[in-house]
Amino acid sequence: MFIEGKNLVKKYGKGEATMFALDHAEFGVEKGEIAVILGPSGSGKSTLLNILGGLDKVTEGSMLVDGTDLEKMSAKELELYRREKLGFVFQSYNLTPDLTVRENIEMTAELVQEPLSTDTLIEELGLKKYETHFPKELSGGQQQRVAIARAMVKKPDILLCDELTGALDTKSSKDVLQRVQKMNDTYKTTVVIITHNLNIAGMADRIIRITDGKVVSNQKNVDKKRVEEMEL
Ligand SMILES: Nc1ncnc2c1ncn2[C@@H]1O[C@H](COP(=O)(O)OP(=O)(O)OP(=O)(O)O)[C@@H](O)[C@H]1O
Repeated sequence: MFIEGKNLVKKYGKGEATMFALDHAEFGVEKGEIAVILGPSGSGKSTLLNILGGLDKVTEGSMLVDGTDLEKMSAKELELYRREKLGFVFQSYNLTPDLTVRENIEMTAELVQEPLSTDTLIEELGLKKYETHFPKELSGGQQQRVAIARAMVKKPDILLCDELTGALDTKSSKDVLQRVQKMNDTYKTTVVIITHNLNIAGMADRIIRITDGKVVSNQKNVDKKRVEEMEL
């Protein structure tokens, strides 16, 4: 497995007040897959994402990416991992407000040795018309497309998406998910989408369900659909 969570435990508090945000969770994702991690509010999705994203440490267990245990990395190594291997897309876009669409993407391209072409991504994400616009001049769906371009320009091994359509209407959600699917088709990037929206699981190669900090199932999706065919 390219991504492998082994016996992941994340505890808060002590003694009787101990609560397990992750309770011996196990999961795996193969290279090039679109994995959708599904779970209700409070089930541990963000905790899992933060650990895979190198932003948080587990209490016990190991989080392996391409055979390397993130738990054994120094702060410096984790910073490099985040910069070079990961692209993040959040519900709230998090674009830099005083930079144009093009500048938002180019600024991130400068962080890595061999970025993808900004021009190509602007084209692929349907942003040509808006490249000199500022984030506040764009709709939510357009901003999210910029966020995808900005994450992808680093040519990441993993694209991590946290409720990426949480703030969007159905039409924009579909468009944004189609773009993610296209990135996966074109660049073979492993995609991990965290969501409580059951319908998004349709586009997954693998569906991972999490409840009360436990991974209750991790299965290949035998009924995988193109986003075009999905109801959202
Ligand atoms: N810093 C913290 N201190 C104490 N408890 C925490 C902390 N962070 C998370 N938790 C608890 O861990 C559990 C899992 O939280 P987490 O945010 O990972 O869930 P989630 O599935 O992402 O939820 P949501 O969809 O609402 O964001 C929750 O019960 C939460 O209250």
